[in-house]
Amino acid sequence: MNSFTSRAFFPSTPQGDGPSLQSHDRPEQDPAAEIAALRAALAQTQEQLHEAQHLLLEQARVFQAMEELTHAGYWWRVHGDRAGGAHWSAGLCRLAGFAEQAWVSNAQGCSGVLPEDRPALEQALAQMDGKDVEYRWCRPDGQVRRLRTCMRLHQTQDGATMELGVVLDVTQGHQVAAQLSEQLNFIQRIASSIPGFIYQYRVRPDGSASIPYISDAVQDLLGVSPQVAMHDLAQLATQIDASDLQRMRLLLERSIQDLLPWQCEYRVHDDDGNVRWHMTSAVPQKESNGCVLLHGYTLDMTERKRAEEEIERLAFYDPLTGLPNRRLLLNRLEDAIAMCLRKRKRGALLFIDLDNFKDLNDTQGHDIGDRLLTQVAQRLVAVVRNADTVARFGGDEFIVILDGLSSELSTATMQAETVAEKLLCALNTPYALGATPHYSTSSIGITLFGDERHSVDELLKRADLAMYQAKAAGRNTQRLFDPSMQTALLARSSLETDLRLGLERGELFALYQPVVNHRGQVLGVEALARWRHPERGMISPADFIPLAEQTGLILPLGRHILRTACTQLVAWADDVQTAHLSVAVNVSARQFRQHGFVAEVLEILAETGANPQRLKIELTESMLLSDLEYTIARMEQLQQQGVSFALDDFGTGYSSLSYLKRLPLDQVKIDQSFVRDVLTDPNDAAIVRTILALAQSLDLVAVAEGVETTGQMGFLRLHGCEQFQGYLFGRPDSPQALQALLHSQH
Ligand SMILES: Nc1nc2c(ncn2[C@@H]2O[C@@H]3COP(=O)(O)O[C@H]4[C@@H](O)[C@H](n5cnc6c(=O)[nH]c(N)nc65)O[C@@H]4COP(=O)(O)O[C@H]3[C@H]2O)c(=O)[nH]1
Repeated sequence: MNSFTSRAFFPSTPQGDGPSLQSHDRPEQDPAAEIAALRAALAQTQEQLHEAQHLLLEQARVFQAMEELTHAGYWWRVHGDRAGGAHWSAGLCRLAGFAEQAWVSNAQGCSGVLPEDRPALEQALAQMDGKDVEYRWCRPDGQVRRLRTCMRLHQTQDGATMELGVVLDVTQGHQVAAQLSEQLNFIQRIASSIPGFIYQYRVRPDGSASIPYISDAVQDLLGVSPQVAMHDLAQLATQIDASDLQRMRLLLERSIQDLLPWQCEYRVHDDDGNVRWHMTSAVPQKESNGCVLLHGYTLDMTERKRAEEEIERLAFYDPLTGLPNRRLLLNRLEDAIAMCLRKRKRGALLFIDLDNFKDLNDTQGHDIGDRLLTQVAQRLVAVVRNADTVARFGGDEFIVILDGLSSELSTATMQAETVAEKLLCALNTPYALGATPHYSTSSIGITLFGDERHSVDELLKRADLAMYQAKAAGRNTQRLFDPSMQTALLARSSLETDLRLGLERGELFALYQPVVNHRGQVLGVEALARWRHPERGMISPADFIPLAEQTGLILPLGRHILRTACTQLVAWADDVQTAHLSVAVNVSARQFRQHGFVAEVLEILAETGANPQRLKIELTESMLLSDLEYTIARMEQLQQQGVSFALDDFGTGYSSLSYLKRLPLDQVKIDQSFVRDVLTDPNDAAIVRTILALAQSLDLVAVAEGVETTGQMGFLRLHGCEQFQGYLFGRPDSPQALQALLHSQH
């Protein structure tokens, strides 16, 4: 309080500036003049008083305005005059919620202080030491405000001592602080509930960094307490994968430089050696002092990463073998083609198909089939280099992509063929699928790429084509694509269409070749399929049977020939000269193993009324190998109905005595390849002799096929052969021709 105001509130004897009216100083004057002078002095004094009042009023207004602005007020009283109350400024009255009043009694002045806060205020009043003290004040309208005051003693110029206090309304500050603390609480609550930690990371212009804040969960994620992390931030990096750390730093630098969000995923190796995935994301903010402050969070995303990996595995990998599936293969092939073109290298695509896989699957069930596929996958992976791709293309088809082969065509071809050979070797060693070792072979088609751009589809088509050539060449082999194959493919596909149509149109029929005894008497016939093509004329079964097998057309074809042969048996049954004839029908592996084969044969026999005793089914050796028990069961079912069995092409397969003994066979047919040179090739002669001895010991009738000369017949008879088939006795011919032959013999 300035001296002016203090004087205003502590009026003392007027002195100083104004005119003096003391009489002993006055000279003797004219009374009228004296009165005039007195009046003038009075007027001057009044004017000065008026000015002083005006000034005082102005000063009071300024004070009030300042109080209002600062939400402040003040009070004062004569020191020790507690009983008399105190002078309250207008601002203080406003803070307290009182009407403006100059003097406030002591009781009223304390009326709003909340009881809990009174002791502190009382103490401050007693001490008058100028220290801040806060208390809550309840206004008459019930509103509670937070007030801060400080008070001390003041000496006036007159030597009087007064108590004065300044009061500030700090309610708003408290509200802001409460809000801030609530926000901080909120942030901490969030920080503790998210599966990660939040942080602030400050980078100074000199490159040094600090962590102003990091939440507790850093302990769980990185094994470092927030205090340690803030003190020594290098501790944060100890568990992070070294290569990921380098990448993180690079991205961070870029983020700070461009002030763009920083985001990266990284691996963490925990103390138990487990790898977890984290993701951190932060937004940089430039500070006025040149520092960059990043506000960010880090989450453990291991589960998400695993889910992503699982999704990728399901989308791009074959669940059975774990190999890349068709989709991933197509991507990789695309990349390999581009890479070879860029680097001027060659690559190779190897199309691998397991031979006779369908038979295994059909006869032994899918579990065994799956087991074979899994082992095949493992063998393929073991043979090729890590950089090569092995994929399961579908079913029993696998693809190997070799890249980085020589740019030289001949060398690249050799490299690809060498790998294919290794693969074939690896694939044709026995598999452990069940109690006995399983034998399986594969066919591989190869095509090279890298010299010109071929589409993925085109390459696959070429390799597939080459694979079919390998199959046609006897399986368990490899073939390199060459353009003539394409022409062959076109021919093959048109033949397939024709065969389908041919079957519908009845272009397929049977011819019958006689089987005779040593006297040349016809004992039976073999039904042999023929195709009379409307444009190409007669087509040999050697040309269409393999195609029919590959395409599945063998099933309707086999059914058709079987029905034709049975119908023929019925027709012959009425003629004394033909009634004794038996008919042998070739049945392919696929046909024999198809579901419902036994029922189908019995149905045809029943439908046509043919005598089952006259029907002979010819099976080839190789098809009997894969599942002996299953084969025997089927054969026995038919045998019980009177159907008999012959083993065709005997000697060309892998026959072993042990299983031959168990098969319910009546006949073995010696393959014509041995008969042909039996007189000139000692090997063939030895084989034929052995087969005949074997047949005898097993009590089986031996039938020699392809007998063309009497010399061959003589040799065969000499060594115990009982039945003969071949051009020497008759070519495959129509039933009418056969009948004519039989009539002529009588
Ligand atoms: N060089 C020579 N050949 C002789 C002689 N005698 C007979 N042949 C021929 O030898 C083949 C004997 O039939 P395969 O071994 O069962 O061999 C058959 C058989 O495996 C298959 N095949 C024929 N018809 C059918 C059928 O209906 N179903 C099935 N699954 N395969 C059949 O086609 C093969 C070839 O049949 P084809 O061309 O009719 O050939 C027949 C026959 O014409 C001879 O003295 N010299």
